[in-house]
Amino acid sequence: MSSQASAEGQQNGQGAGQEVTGVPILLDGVTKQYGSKSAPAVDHLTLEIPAGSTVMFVGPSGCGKTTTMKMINRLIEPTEGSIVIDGEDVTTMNGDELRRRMGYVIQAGGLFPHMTVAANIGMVPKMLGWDKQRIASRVDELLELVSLDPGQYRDRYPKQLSGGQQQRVGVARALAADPPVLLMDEPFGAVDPITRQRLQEEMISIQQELKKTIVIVTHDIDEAVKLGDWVVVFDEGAHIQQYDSPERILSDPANDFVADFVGRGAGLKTLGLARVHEVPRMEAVVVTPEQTPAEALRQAEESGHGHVLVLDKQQRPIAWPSVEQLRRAEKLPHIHEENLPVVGTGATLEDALDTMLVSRAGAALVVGARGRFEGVVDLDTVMETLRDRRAGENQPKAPVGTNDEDITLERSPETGEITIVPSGGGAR
Ligand SMILES: Nc1ncnc2c1ncn2[C@@H]1O[C@H](COP(=O)(O)OP(=O)(O)OP(=O)(O)O)[C@@H](O)[C@H]1O
Repeated sequence: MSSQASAEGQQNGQGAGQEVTGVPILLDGVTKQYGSKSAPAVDHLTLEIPAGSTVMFVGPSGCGKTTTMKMINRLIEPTEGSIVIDGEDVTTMNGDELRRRMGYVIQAGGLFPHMTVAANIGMVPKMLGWDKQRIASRVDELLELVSLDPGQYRDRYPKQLSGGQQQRVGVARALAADPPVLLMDEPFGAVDPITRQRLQEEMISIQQELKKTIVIVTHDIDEAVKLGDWVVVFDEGAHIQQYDSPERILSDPANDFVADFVGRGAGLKTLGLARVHEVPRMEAVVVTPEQTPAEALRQAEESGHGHVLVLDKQQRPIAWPSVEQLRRAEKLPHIHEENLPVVGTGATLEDALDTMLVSRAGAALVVGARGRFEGVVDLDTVMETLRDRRAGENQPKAPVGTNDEDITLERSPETGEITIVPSGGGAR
């Protein structure tokens, strides 16, 4: 495991260029012992959670994920160690006050059944003494953020909502007072796989906009690598097995425990992390439907291409005939062909590969806004992009994470970077 601190987590391209509204969190040598005889549920954990990043806690049942998370908002009090939020030790601060500064989302939203959606969302702002008008407009703003029509949903009760809608309201409620930190415990655990996927996508786009510091507990490694800037894989006692980027967790597991936890198909999961816009695009031989097949053939031969791309006036692909097809054709197609191997720039490489494998050309046409053609990607360029990502040379260093008792942390006054100093002295 890398032992040095990094700046903000910026994996997954999440929120590049957005202002970070989250704050850094540091668990400094934190232990939780439930009974005097039992082994600690969390054993001397030191963990840096960079501002504005999404950090995923994964690990087997009972390894201490929830205990660790609940110590951050002090729903559970640590037996030892301290919790530092935005440079302030909150270990002895009033717990209720602390929790008002943090959003907290649990499975199925954890909504109060006897309160309307608006009352649920407005609860913390009301406690903070906001006036009615301000609360009402905040409720509507948040319902829109989580894709629920305020007019339709604000006066409903939780039982009048689907599981996914309840979950959305839970997220809206957690964000109500605009806290810099959001803690989520298995937030998408109680919904069907399709709703789960939709909520995950929504969470990614909300985070792109807000750049909070988010900690999510999950059982699901796929969810962890999809949503996380950083992933902590815990074993019993909240012992960190690896704290790293999703790419490195998948492509370079620190040990057999992590490799087993990631399971088979790690390479395929990496495909789901990268997006088509990251892959360099190649040009195509472009023709219009008004040209003759002979002209198109000549253009293809001159540039040594095996296919030509017929585009309409809006630059949208109509057809992608091969040279052999052109030789037999009497004229070029005017009607948009169905089943063209087209992918959007935001599609994952998994989708792109899927498209390419069924395409006659062994490549895919990339389209941007309004279906405009932007270039061609093929297997070689996709593989190259994957190799670059796996090499990970341009990726930031992982944040600090250790269960080693014999360390102290030093924060650089200039950069805020945290460095581990072993008891022997000297940064490592
Ligand atoms: N209130 C409690 N009293 C005693 N032991 C507890 C308590 N809460 C949790 N534990 C124990 O602490 C350990 C860690 O539990 P925790 O709930 O943090 O794990 P987890 O990783 O979140 O598990 P899961 O994925 O099953 O929710 C477990 O062995 C659990 O039995």
